[in-house]
Amino acid sequence: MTTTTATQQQPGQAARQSVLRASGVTKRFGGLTAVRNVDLTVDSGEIVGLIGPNGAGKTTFFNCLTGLYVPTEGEVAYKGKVLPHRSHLVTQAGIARTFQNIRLFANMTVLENVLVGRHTRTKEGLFSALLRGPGFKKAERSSEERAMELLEFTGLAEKRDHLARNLPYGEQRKLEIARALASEPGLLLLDEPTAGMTAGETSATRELVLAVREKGTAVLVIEHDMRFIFNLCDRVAVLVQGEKLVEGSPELVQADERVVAAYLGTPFEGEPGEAEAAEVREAETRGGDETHKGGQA
Ligand SMILES: Nc1ncnc2c1ncn2[C@@H]1O[C@H](COP(=O)(O)OP(=O)(O)OP(=O)(O)O)[C@@H](O)[C@H]1O
Repeated sequence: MTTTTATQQQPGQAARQSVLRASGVTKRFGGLTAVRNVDLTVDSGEIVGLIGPNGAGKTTFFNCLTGLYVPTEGEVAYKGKVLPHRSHLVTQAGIARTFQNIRLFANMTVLENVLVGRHTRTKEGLFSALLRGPGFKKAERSSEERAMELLEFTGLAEKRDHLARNLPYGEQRKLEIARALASEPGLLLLDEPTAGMTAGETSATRELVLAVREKGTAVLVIEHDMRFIFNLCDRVAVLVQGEKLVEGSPELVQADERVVAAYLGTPFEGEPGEAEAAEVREAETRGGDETHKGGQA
């Protein structure tokens, strides 16, 4: 299948194309259904957020999108083509990702990490890249310029020769993004990119993600930091117990009581009864009177 879907066109904007279309994705682990019948789309130029309480199925869903897991049911298409269940083929097709836990090559330099990220766009394979054979060295020369552009883009150019393990945490996260971008993706998936970051680092990550979008890469991001998500995303989907509960603009999602309940838990079994409400009102009146009396004494 090679169709692409054009969606709403804003005046003065290029027509949006469907980048990602996940349809009816279900993933079961034995008796546990971690993701149930989830549909999700991302269009070109969009930043979409995926949120949900711990254990909601967000990472499992990401793993189904990137070929790490084979969905029990459903399919995932990138730019209209159904993706195979092999992560390197998914990367080759145009989807790159970062992980919840940093997965850099700690003893390689910053530049080398980005060059390894380019292996899907060169004839050389990952092992050749890691072993730094002659083929890799040739590909490396032609890739180095692009890798340096990405280091400039992420603000890491001056650290090109530093070992990845010696970078501060926030810069390691940036390097992961630079490495993911090295495969020239049309869609970047970020799994908790601000976990463990300071407020300053989180704000720099927001700027970086907006710049990624400006460069023409759509973004799907999982994050627990609500402020980050609501300030960044065009659209937010909420997963709860493996199912998509709500999807819409940040304003719509924030205002949805079901989302609040999913995060905070429901305070009462059903609505509070009139007896409980009367008790609260009486206690408030009593408290008010006593404060008033106290003030006169
Ligand atoms: N490989 C696996 N085998 C069995 N169960 C799994 C596996 N991976 C995830 N699960 C279960 O699937 C459910 C969803 O987990 P998942 O990690 O996808 O949630 P999450 O929303 O990403 O959570 P968090 O926000 O805590 O990272 C959980 O109940 C988890 O224990």
